[in-house]
Amino acid sequence: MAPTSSSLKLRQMLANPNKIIVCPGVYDGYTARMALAGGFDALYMTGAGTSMSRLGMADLGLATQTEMKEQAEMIANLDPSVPLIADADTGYGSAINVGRTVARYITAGVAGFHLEDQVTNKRCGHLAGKQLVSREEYYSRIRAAVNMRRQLGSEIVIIARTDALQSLGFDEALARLQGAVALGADVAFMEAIETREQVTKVCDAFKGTGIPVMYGMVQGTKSPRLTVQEAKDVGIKIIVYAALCLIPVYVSVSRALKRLKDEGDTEIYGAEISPHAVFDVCGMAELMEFDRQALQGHQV
Ligand SMILES: C[C@](O)(C(=O)O)[C@H](CC(=O)O)C(=O)O
Repeated sequence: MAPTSSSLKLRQMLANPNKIIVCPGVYDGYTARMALAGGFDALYMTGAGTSMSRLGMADLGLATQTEMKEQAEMIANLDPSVPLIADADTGYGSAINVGRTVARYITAGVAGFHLEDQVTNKRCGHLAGKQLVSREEYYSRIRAAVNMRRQLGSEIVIIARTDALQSLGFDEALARLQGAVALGADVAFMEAIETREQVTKVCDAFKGTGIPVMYGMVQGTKSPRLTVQEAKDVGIKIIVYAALCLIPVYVSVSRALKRLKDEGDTEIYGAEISPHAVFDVCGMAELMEFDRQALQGHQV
């Protein structure tokens, strides 16, 4: 029997009324491997993290479609049984570009992605001064995504994201999401929510419609800090902790660098922390076993 595609798996999780899908934000093979080892049943590829890890550049719309797709493909295929939701930003151009982005994400093995209404030269959703495209242009992006999914017979989950809250207010942001789901988007994601009351209002607005709500929790922003249980209680179906790996990497690596610079010495970890341990997280045992079998003439 063919393995269930990751997008179907994500859809099954979405259909489970008792489940909240908890996604740590990962941005490279290393953080993805750590999240997989941690037992998460879905992952999120953060565009901000991808931009910083691949380009060394802040989240200001610099990562290209190809860079994003390549990173998503690598992460999605480390363990294809764990669905990956990947950031698709603005879709990287006009409707035909969005269509191509979706086609490439589908063949990359991405289970779901979000598409937003910022201008192509976008910025992180939690920064001030975001500029938006018109409702109609946003809807053309959503339509392009839905059409390409249909054309390719894919089940990929389309998450409509709006960044309209900051400059156009709650009602316009909600209307944009409602319009996007009417066009065929599967999930509603209001970006950069500022109060718990807004969280409740979005969830209430989609209650009973069959449209799940996604929430983006980024530590250190205005967005209310929700635990998984709090998110579940209010009716959120997918919670993404986009900066979950980014922040601790910054903190601990900076500390180790400072120690070397200031004291000429290294950080001390337990004896069990060695290159061997981190190679293990990255599949060393399976790779060596595969190698051994081939070298010993063992055919599977
Ligand atoms: C969700 C997000 O798009 C991402 O790239 O992870 C970012 C998160 C961040 O900047 O930390 C966002 O725009 O909210």
